[in-house]
Amino acid sequence: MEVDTQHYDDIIIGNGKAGKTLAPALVADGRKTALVERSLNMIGGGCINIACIPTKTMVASANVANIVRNSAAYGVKTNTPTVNLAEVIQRKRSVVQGMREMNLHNLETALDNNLIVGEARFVAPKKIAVTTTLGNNRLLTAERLFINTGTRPLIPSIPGLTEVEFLTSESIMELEHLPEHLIVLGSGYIGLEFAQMFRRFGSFVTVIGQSEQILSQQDPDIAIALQALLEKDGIEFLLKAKVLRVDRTGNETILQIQVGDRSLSLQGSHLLIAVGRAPNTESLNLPAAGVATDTRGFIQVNDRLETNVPGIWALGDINGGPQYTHISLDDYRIIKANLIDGGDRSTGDRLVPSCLFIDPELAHVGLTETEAQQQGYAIRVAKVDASAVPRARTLGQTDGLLKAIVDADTGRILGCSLLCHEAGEVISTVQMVMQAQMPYTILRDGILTHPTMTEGLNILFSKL
Ligand SMILES: Cc1cc2nc3c(=O)[nH]c(=O)nc-3n(C[C@H](O)[C@H](O)[C@H](O)COP(=O)(O)OP(=O)(O)OC[C@H]3O[C@@H](n4cnc5c(N)ncnc54)[C@H](O)[C@@H]3O)c2cc1C
Ligand SMILES: NC(=O)c1ccc[n+]([C@@H]2O[C@H](COP(=O)([O-])OP(=O)(O)OC[C@H]3O[C@@H](n4cnc5c(N)ncnc54)[C@H](O)[C@@H]3O)[C@@H](O)[C@H]2O)c1
Repeated sequence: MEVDTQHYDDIIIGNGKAGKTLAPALVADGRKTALVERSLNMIGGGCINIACIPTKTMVASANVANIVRNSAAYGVKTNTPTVNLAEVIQRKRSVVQGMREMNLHNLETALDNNLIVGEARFVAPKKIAVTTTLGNNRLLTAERLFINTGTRPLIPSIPGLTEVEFLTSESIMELEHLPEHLIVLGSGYIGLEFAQMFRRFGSFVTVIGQSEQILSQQDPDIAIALQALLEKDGIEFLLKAKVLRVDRTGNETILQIQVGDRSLSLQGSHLLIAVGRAPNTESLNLPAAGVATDTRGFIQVNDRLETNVPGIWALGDINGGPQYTHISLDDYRIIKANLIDGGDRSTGDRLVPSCLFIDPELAHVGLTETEAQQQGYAIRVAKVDASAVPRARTLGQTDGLLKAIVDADTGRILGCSLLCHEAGEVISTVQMVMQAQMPYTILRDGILTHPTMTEGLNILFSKL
């Protein structure tokens, strides 16, 4: 059957943070814009539906369980907490649903019936076919296209894995019964957040990592401090480990593992796979558009987020950059600056902050000590235990380490890692000083409220 082709000025594929923010901005700029999102359950994108927001909602429940469990240390007597995972999941669903409805309202208001729910695939460089969730086939063309299709869990090829049931970051947030023993494959962001969350819910947890240390991009001293506090929570680690085979017998998943020259077998009730993300490019049929990808399948872009095809941009995780919602948002800002505001922005001037939402948090901005050395800087390093911060003592949150790397020649801060209570908030203060290109002495000598965690920056920078 002949399908009519509709023409737009701009089409956005995928409503990640970048896409859903860009759509109203393009409309406001007078462009006839369509946004194509493949699932009604993903309105608002991965962050609010299956990633940041649901995980942090569940982390909040886990931390409540932990506070109640340890309340006696604060002079408050309670009974041992009972975690009802079904109710934790229900709370998460309700937070997600509220945010999804708000996003749907915002997009429908901005786009009217040009919010199209269906999977998009290229049929030519500036032409896409969409099979809508209502079963209609549509052909759309546009002068400019913006790809913001995100990622999905990467499933490693381990013998036996596809024959057993395993969990991903998505399915683990739908469990209604607590795993007795959760095995987590992967000691990065996703693995560690779920490991501590489920340990605090009451599961026995083992984390398997292939590298020598957890969070391989961090300095070893930070990774060691982080591992020590997670071990204090009762989490077990197997590092430098290679999973050779996975089997399922009865209610147990059995992993054959090589650790150094030792072979061992590990049994658990559930297995979570958290070894990175794969790009959502296959369904897009990129060869029809001639858009180039790298060896991992991520779309190649220059520092202005332009693909090799003029008039096609890639934003968010799909372009192979740092995988954070705030980076996807900044990708939107770059497009807005360059295409709407007549500016000239690139990814070159970025400082990338991040926060691992375990308790206490691990926040980072700029270079690690290892990276600063590799880049040839003459550096000075400040370090202090979290217990040196008065606020940490009042809260009974004394585990952790604060570390800063400063350029010895200019006094500018090159990077900072904070493993302490509220680190995700405190790091923004460091980031602002870095962005303003001020010397570290601003944080050493500035008057900061006592007793706050931010005051810890006075203490940290006075170590230099
Ligand atoms: C468990 C987890 C926790 C995380 N926690 C954090 C955190 O705390 N902080 C943080 O900053 N980052 C976090 N991240 C990373 C963060 O979620 C991503 O970096 C962020 O969502 C960026 O998404 P995006 O803009 O690339 O697109 P996404 O949000 O992934 O959206 C892509 C959209 O495209 C749609 N789509 C895909 N293919 C097609 C197609 N062919 N046609 C139409 N639509 C399509 C998808 O359905 C989806 O809605 C977390 C990630 C995970 C997995
Ligand atoms: N708080 C946050 O901001 C947050 C939270 C979750 C996810 N994220 C984002 O999502 C991304 C993906 O998270 P992730 O944890 O899946 O990836 P990751 O890259 O953070 O960690 C994956 C880990 O798995 C290990 N690994 C890979 N293959 C393995 C194997 N076969 N066996 C054992 N270990 C293996 C890697 O060495 C690595 O340490 C993160 O990099 C981050 O950008 C952010």
